[in-house]
Amino acid sequence: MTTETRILRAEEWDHWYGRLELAFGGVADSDEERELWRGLTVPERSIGVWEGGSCVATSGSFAFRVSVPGGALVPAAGVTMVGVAPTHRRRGLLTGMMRRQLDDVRAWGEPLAVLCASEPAIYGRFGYGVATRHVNAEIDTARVRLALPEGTEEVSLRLVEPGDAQALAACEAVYARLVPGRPGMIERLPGWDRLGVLDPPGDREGASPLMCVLAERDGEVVGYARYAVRPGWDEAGPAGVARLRDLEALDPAAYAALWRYLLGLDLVSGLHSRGRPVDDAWQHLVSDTRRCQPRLRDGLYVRLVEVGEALAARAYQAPVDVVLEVEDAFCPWNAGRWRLTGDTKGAQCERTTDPADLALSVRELGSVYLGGVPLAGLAAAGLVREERQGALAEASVAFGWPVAPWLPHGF
Ligand SMILES: CC(=O)SCCNC(=O)CCNC(=O)[C@H](O)C(C)(C)COP(=O)(O)OP(=O)(O)OC[C@H]1O[C@@H](n2cnc3c(N)ncnc32)[C@H](O)[C@@H]1OP(=O)(O)O
Repeated sequence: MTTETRILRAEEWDHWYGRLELAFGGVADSDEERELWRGLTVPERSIGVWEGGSCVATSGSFAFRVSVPGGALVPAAGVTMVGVAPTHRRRGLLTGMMRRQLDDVRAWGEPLAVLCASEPAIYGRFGYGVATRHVNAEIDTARVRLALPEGTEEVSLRLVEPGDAQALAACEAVYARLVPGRPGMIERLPGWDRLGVLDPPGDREGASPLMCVLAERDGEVVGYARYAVRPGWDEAGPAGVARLRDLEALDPAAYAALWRYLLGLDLVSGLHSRGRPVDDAWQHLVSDTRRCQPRLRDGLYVRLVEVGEALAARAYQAPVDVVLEVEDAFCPWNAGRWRLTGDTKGAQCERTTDPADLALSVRELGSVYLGGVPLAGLAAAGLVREERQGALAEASVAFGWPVAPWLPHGF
């Protein structure tokens, strides 16, 4: 039977999304979740592969702007909702959708594509590299103490309803102020604030509804944490677990006040946090990191759709003048030599015929793009070749960044 790949029509959304759910194992989302994603889906950026009136593959993207080193917000297609029907796997449908999507993203003038992968093995072949990692932790709150920076006592805490419009707006204002300083953070588009407070009862696994605590100083909201508590008891007594959804703060005292609150919750002996930045400050405040069991996971995958434009859009933490020989089989318009010059203030990246200093694939460029993966580490793995002695060390320093890149939420 022949297939047709085309843009989604809004009225097809229920069928299309149902097919995505099927690709993920067939469990239907809650009504609340469904309505959220229905509202966030951009039909003209979403595609389906259709066969005999039925959708057999789905894919879409959001028109994000992602924070990059130096603070610029760069247009990036946030690739999402990728699924192929179990009956149609491994015959090239994903590859066809990736082809169409990257051509579209290029035509829309977005120099980056980004995604969260369901499995790390899928997207490297299309030029996506792991650019951010995050830390999951299980903190033994009965044993771990927190050092408190000056000013912590001046911060007051207030519990609010997470979905309350005023509280939500205050949290969003804190988030917005942090975006330019942290590569990888995504500027919030209208409607995305609801993702942070999505709380379908069926997903709580015995935990309380989501709670929100605001940190305030002189009447101004300077931070927030959203969390839920799953009560529990064992032979030794209370063994509840607090699950941290997200936490943002504008200064060290507000940050510490929120962590102290979470670590001090009564009847709770564990704080489970997921998806925190690799340089999250709690790691320097706790008395015993071993009892926090930190584990690393891959976060945001980055694909440079237009190499020259993307590299020129970020800043570099040291002066750099380097010729990159880029290999890109899937988007051949990027292949060839590029001269990158730049520093902390900005950069230029142009085509050149000069000899190469470093040779690498576009996937490795995606990995180093947000400053969190050292070029030197990729070279040690044989993934970057140094053609001019000294170029690797210079470029590796320049591509780094003092703040670890971080993706605060999935999409
Ligand atoms: C951004 C997101 O939305 S992430 C969500 C991704 N979706 C899911 O995980 C849902 C469940 N999985 C699926 O729907 C499908 O298996 C998909 C989308 C992952 C792959 O779709 P397919 O149409 O089977 O992929 P396609 O046939 O184009 O495969 C291309 C290549 O990728 C490989 N590949 C595909 N899926 C996987 C995987 N999960 N792990 C490893 N390799 C994979 C194939 O073997 C093939 O390799 P080859 O070129 O060397 O032969």
